[in-house]
Amino acid sequence: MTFHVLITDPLSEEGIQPLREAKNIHVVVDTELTPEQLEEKIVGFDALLVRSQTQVTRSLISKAKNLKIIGRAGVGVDNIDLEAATEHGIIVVNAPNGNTNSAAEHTMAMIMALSRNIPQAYLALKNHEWNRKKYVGVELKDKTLGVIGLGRIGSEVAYRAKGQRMNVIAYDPFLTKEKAEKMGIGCGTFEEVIQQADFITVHTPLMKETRHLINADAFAKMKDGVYIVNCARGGIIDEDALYDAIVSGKVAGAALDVFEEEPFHEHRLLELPQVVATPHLGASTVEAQEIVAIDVSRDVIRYLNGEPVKNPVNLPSLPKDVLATIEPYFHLAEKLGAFLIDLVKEVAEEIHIYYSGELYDVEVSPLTRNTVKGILKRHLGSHVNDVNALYLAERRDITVRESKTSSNKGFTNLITVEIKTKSQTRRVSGTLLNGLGPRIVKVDDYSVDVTPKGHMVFIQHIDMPGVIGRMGSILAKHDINIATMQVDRSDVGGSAMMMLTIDRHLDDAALEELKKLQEINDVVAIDL
Ligand SMILES: NC(=O)c1ccc[n+]([C@@H]2O[C@H](COP(=O)([O-])OP(=O)(O)OC[C@H]3O[C@@H](n4cnc5c(N)ncnc54)[C@H](O)[C@@H]3O)[C@@H](O)[C@H]2O)c1
Ligand SMILES: O=C(O)CC[C@@H](O)C(=O)O
Repeated sequence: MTFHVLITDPLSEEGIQPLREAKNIHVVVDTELTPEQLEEKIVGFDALLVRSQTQVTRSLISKAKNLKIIGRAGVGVDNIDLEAATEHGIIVVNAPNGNTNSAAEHTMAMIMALSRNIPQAYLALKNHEWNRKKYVGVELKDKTLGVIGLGRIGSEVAYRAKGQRMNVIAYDPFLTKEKAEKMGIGCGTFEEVIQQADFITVHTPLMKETRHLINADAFAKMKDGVYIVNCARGGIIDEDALYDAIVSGKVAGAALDVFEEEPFHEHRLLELPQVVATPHLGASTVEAQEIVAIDVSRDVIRYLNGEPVKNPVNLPSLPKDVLATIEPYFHLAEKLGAFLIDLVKEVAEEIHIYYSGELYDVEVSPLTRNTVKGILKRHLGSHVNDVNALYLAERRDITVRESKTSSNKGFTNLITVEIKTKSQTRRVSGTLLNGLGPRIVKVDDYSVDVTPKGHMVFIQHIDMPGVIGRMGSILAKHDINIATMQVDRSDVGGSAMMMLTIDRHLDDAALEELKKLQEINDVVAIDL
């Protein structure tokens, strides 16, 4: 099968080599599409790769019938409608580490350009104006830099600013005193940081909570003559409020790499001589562009080939060692879900998954998603995947619970899935046998040992002589060959079960005939 990948923003040619070299991937690069043209074109593609320019809207996603993955060559995913992607079962991956250095270096370059009026003085010189008096700057040494958002880039900026002998103080909801001390910087509340800083640089994502974080109120609390830097996202700073604060003299200058609307040809902030600006160049280095394109290309290849990705945005990412522990259980988890929903033959109202043994101590949410996927696929079809399984369950008011239990019933690992429907509660347990693969080991209270694969029949009957023979004759009459068979019972003459694996699907005629046997209480055909 060949997967089709569309690239709509300029990506490093070296960076997309892994995609070009992949045998089952066909790459199309088209960076000139209008939104309307993209909505038409997207239908035939399995993957879409973008930087920050392409707007991946809900409308585009709804047209992307074959789309499985959106790759963002960079950090910010504010140009992608994540909610719509998740609802449609499309995974979004980004490249969070590749451009950290470049963005931090660009921020420092902007701070220095701002403090020494370099762009303005250069422009004057180009216009034959030699004016030393007009472009007197300020030193950075001993000034206080306020960093709002001390993540990857904010931290790198803080370290570099210390190299300029600045005092650094930061605000980040996750910043502890201990971490700040370790980094040799101060920390404070948002208000404390903006009140004390001579330069303020923002490095948060753009989200509901950070939109216009730096607004008229915030400017009012700042020192007179403060300098403002934004190399994160337009919209974190309220541009109208910034304009007013510069005109009033409250703000001495601003360095901006990002804007509320991009791209643009004219901007009133750029008419102010105190503003220096670049057109979203923070990540635009040869090195960063190559790394982010490689990272995202590799994740696209992994995903299209059914392997776990490294940098999912709408799924939690897991450390390598955890992934290595749980990956072998993905298949078992999905099959247990599928087996059990076939068994209950009703819509699930509650799903409870118990993990024990070696799964007791690890993050198991991907297994939970796989189990729920196995269950929901039976009712909702193949568009259910690990990205949207939990979302779809929630939308249908299906409660999904996950428990760790130390009772492993003698197995080195055990997953038990329990489903409650309107009329019943049923359970199935499975394990991964060293070297032998997945096994179902318990159905309700009965012990079994069966590979969760192919066609099966689960029969509940009364324990009495002759049932097995009569059942066998009916299957033989319908030309259905039994591959394996197991029986278990609660007590002699009590309730019992048979678990068969057969060579083809148990058709309705055979099923109905089996049900007519007096000793048989229930027959279920299961196809995994
Ligand atoms: N200009 C560019 O070309 C360019 C390049 C790369 C990244 N970026 C942007 O830079 C920003 C930072 O990227 P990163 O890789 O450092 O991200 P990150 O996720 O590592 O760091 C973001 C930090 O912001 C903090 N934060 C969230 N809400 C906050 C709030 N209300 N107040 C204070 N802190 C808050 C988070 O706790 C986190 O530590 C993003 O907006 C990203 O899109 C821009
Ligand atoms: O694509 C770009 O160059 C911008 C990248 C940057 O804004 C990011 O968030 O990673």
